[in-house]
Amino acid sequence: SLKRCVDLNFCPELFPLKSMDDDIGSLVKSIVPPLTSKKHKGQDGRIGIIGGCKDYTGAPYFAAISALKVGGDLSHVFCTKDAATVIKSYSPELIVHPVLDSPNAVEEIETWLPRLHGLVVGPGLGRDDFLLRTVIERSKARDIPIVIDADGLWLISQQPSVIHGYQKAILTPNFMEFTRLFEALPMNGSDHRRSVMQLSGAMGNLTLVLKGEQDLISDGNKVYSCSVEGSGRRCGGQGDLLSGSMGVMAHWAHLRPKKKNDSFGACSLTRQCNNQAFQRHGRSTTTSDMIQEIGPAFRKLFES
Ligand SMILES: NC(=O)C1=CN([C@@H]2O[C@H](COP(=O)(O)OP(=O)(O)OC[C@H]3O[C@@H](n4cnc5c(N)ncnc54)[C@H](O)[C@@H]3O)[C@@H](O)[C@H]2O)[C@@H](O)CC1
Ligand SMILES: Nc1ncnc2c1ncn2[C@@H]1O[C@H](COP(=O)(O)OP(=O)(O)OP(=O)(O)O)[C@@H](O)[C@H]1O
Ligand SMILES: [Mg+2]
Repeated sequence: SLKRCVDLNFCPELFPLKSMDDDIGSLVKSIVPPLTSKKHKGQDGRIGIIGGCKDYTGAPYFAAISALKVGGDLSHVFCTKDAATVIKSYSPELIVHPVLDSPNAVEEIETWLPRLHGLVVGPGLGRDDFLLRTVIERSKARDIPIVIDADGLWLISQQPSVIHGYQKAILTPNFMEFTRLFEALPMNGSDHRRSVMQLSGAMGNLTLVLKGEQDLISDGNKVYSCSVEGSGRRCGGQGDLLSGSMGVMAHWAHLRPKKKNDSFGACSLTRQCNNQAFQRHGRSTTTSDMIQEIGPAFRKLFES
């Protein structure tokens, strides 16, 4: 169960293992907004995904549709012109803005920023550093939670100062992306747990999630691990499901001050989706199969 699998292994003297185990499920549950008839469209999350180019249309689609399936109300994708029609044709649920290769890209995105509750920067984005840096700076100025993944992390490894100390940032590197970040800062270490904590600390205590056999999550003071059982199937796109879900859950968490449990929610959910999809599809499991499991996995983890 979630309670058994999300644990704290690094500083047990600071946080007794058992009590933390017992807390996680209920902490995540406590940020999930209730479904009531009093709400208007948009309240449970308007999320922007910055990414999508000629080569990569799947990644932003996976992130954006996952944000909706987790419970966000509106998903906006900001991508290049030639990616836009492709992404729209995957799903009528997504609002797609073909702006990234326009000369006014930053202004076009900025028009939407006041209406967005969370941003996911990077899935399928490519590596335009000016655009990325400016969008991140403008989002920080508006205090919007930002999940930085994939190509967004490439920028951060070039210019860590862009995000340094921003408490509403969550970085979700895979192992290679983590290594690039770690090498960009003058540090050394071989123990993953310690490295994750060190890197988070060096970046001003923002939230860092190293994905892998166990997901390691740190705010620079402690390291938590999420090892909800997934499967041996490692198809591309699972990280995009995670970052899209994280975008919505970060918004939910920031509505409730002091509850920084957004990362656990998205990590456990992604792994649970992987587990359930694998039970149905085995070796042929793809990220689309995992997306179909978001509803049942969410219910099992956070609504039962
Ligand atoms: N369908 C799609 O459109 C997809 C597009 N993607 C996009 O593709 C672009 C490049 O992403 P990449 O993830 O390939 O990033 P990189 O180009 O930095 O490559 C990372 C490499 O590291 C390897 N790797 C990952 N974990 C490792 C580990 N634990 N040990 C050793 N090697 C490991 C991977 O096989 C990959 O080749 C991004 O824009 C990303 O969003 C991916 O999200 C996958 C799906
Ligand atoms: N060895 C593993 N065992 C179990 N789960 C794993 C393993 N490696 C990664 N995962 C899970 O898969 C999800 C995506 O992590 P991964 O490292 O594949 O990201 P990624 O490389 O960014 O993916 P993407 O292809 O979307 O870019 C995370 O939820 C992580 O917990
Ligand atoms: Mg990735």
